[in-house]
Amino acid sequence: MKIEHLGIAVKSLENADLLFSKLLGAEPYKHETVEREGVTTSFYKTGESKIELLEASNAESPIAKFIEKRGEGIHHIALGVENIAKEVERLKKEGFIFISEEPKEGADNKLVVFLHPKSTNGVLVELCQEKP
Ligand SMILES: C[C@@H](C(=O)O)C(=O)SCCNC(=O)CCNC(=O)[C@H](O)C(C)(C)COP(=O)(O)OP(=O)(O)OC[C@H]1O[C@@H](n2cnc3c(N)ncnc32)[C@H](O)[C@@H]1OP(=O)(O)O
Ligand SMILES: [Co+2]
Repeated sequence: MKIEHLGIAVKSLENADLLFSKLLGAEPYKHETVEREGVTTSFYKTGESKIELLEASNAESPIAKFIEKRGEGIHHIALGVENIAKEVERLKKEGFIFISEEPKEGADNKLVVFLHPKSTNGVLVELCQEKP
């Protein structure tokens, strides 16, 4: 598995974009809102992986909750997989807890599921697969 992207929770995507563009010396390659997840995102290429900046798009967003509790910072790590359904089955057998087992549409043309941070050493893990 490779690290497909790192998700970073930010208060203002506009401000964070200015900062990360300077930091990485490159502009984001896309902005995308995923209303079902309550996020507006900005994606940067960083070698083989990506950085996904996440701003809350509504008050109930997981990002709004996260920032309120913990402040801005690394929110999740996304692992790229070939067959998400297979990986869900494999990891369930290994005892991992999924927030929801049904892959849903994420950003950047992906199907995604999340493992609960309680079952992964306090780290929110996303599995993602390129949409067929
Ligand atoms: C678009 C897409 C994509 O890439 O394609 C995305 O990434 S969307 C990214 C946004 N979507 C998501 O994050 C969806 C999956 N996330 C969720 O369903 C939720 O945020 C949960 C992770 C289940 C947390 O929700 P819940 O309502 O339980 O919140 P809560 O504040 O009561 O948190 C329960 C416990 O989990 C911890 N907790 C919450 N968020 C966490 C995170 N990101 N990393 C590590 N721990 C986290 C809290 O501190 C708390 O710990 P204590 O009990 O110790 O205080
Ligand atoms: Co993500």
